[in-house]
Amino acid sequence: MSEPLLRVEAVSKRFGGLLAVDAASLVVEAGGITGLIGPNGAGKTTLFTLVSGFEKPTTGRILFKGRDVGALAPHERAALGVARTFQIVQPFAGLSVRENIAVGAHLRHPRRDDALGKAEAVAERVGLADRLDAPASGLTVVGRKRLELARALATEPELLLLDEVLAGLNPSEVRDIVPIIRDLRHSGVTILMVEHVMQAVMSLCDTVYVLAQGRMIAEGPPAAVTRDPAVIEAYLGHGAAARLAAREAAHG
Ligand SMILES: Nc1ncnc2c1ncn2[C@@H]1O[C@H](COP(=O)(O)OP(=O)(O)OP(=O)(O)O)[C@@H](O)[C@H]1O
Repeated sequence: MSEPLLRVEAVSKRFGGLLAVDAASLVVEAGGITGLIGPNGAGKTTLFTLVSGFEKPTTGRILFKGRDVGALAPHERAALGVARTFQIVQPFAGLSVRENIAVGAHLRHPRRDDALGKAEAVAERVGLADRLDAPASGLTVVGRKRLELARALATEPELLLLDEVLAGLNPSEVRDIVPIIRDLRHSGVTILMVEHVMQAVMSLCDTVYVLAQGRMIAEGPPAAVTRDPAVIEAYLGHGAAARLAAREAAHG
């Protein structure tokens, strides 16, 4: 078998007395959409932070295209093709949408004009083409999510880490963004996404990993994972899987 695009091997991250990620492993195959779900505080964002290089693992290895990238800084990983979005979107408020996206594009287009040109092409892909000259500070919540996607995409990643891009959106906005994510995958970008919107996870992801209290407790196709008693218990509490099964049996 060929090497997966990303391999996280028994990675742990300790913050003082708290083991936020506890010997977690996952693989992301090139060309797919892999989901990372789990209850609040499970360690999902921390794992993203480790893969993108903003924090270093306490133990374990992170391999991108077979290369150990654990010691590399975020900009070095970005140059190799790893980009992430942030859960809390913070655009450069004084800059236009075009200039914000160009900040990402500068990684591969050092000339300002080239970066601005690249920004236009990326804006088109995320539905911001008509907002290019607007100040980023004036964008709505969904507009900021599009911008966050665009800034990451402008670095021309092979692996895109999406941290809750659908959080805070209403159902119609979710329906607008989901096809953009699907298109990105079809254009060849491999995606690892942290997401709480389960309908989107079910429709987008080939494989889902479940993190609970820092540990990887399940992996597999989304439909199987959401039926897994260990996953139900992690979300709903001890005994929940048995209660649900009893209720289903009672209602035939
Ligand atoms: N820099 C840090 N310093 C100390 N503790 C941290 C730090 N970052 C995260 N934590 C803690 O690590 C644990 C995991 O947090 P993390 O944000 O990774 O969870 P999450 O699964 O992304 O949660 P959510 O779904 O709520 O975003 C939490 O208890 C959090 O308080």
